[in-house]
Amino acid sequence: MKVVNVAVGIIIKRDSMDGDKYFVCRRAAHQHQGNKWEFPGGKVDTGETPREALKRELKEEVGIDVQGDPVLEFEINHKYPDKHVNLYIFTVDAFKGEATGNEGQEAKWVNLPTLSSLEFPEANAAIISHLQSN
Ligand SMILES: Nc1nc2c([nH]c(=O)n2[C@H]2C[C@H](O)[C@@H](COP(=O)(O)OP(=O)(O)OP(=O)(O)O)O2)c(=O)[nH]1
Ligand SMILES: [Mg+2]
Repeated sequence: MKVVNVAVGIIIKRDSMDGDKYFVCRRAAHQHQGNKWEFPGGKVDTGETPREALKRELKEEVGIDVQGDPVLEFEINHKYPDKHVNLYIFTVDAFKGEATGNEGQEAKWVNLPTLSSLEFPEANAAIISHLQSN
């Protein structure tokens, strides 16, 4: 099966008083892994680095301008029955603009306990444990 490379952004609003908040979106029903929550992002185009793809996708999907060079935390290689994905997981805590569901998708800022209660695609389990262990 062909591997699909995907750039994924964990967008964080740092808040030492109230606890950090994470920006999550809901995938459309017709998409792969439809109706599940996700960290915004999308496929890496030919000739693009994962970091470039991240910046492009976060502008398109969420309307933010990523500042500087976001940190690549780790990669997740996961085989769904119908698709093999390689996710490049970045942390994004420096950006300009207000994050919104720029393509009409449901979107919200959530704290870690709420995040943990949402239904994400199977591949995301490692991301959630990573955030919980920090
Ligand atoms: N963006 C994102 N994709 C994820 C996550 N977890 C996960 O398994 N995926 C999978 C679902 C999809 O198979 C793939 C992302 O593809 P996508 O459909 O969002 O790609 P895209 O934004 O470029 O959209 P398009 O080309 O289909 O219009 O990665 C996640 O947290 N965020
Ligand atoms: Mg996408």
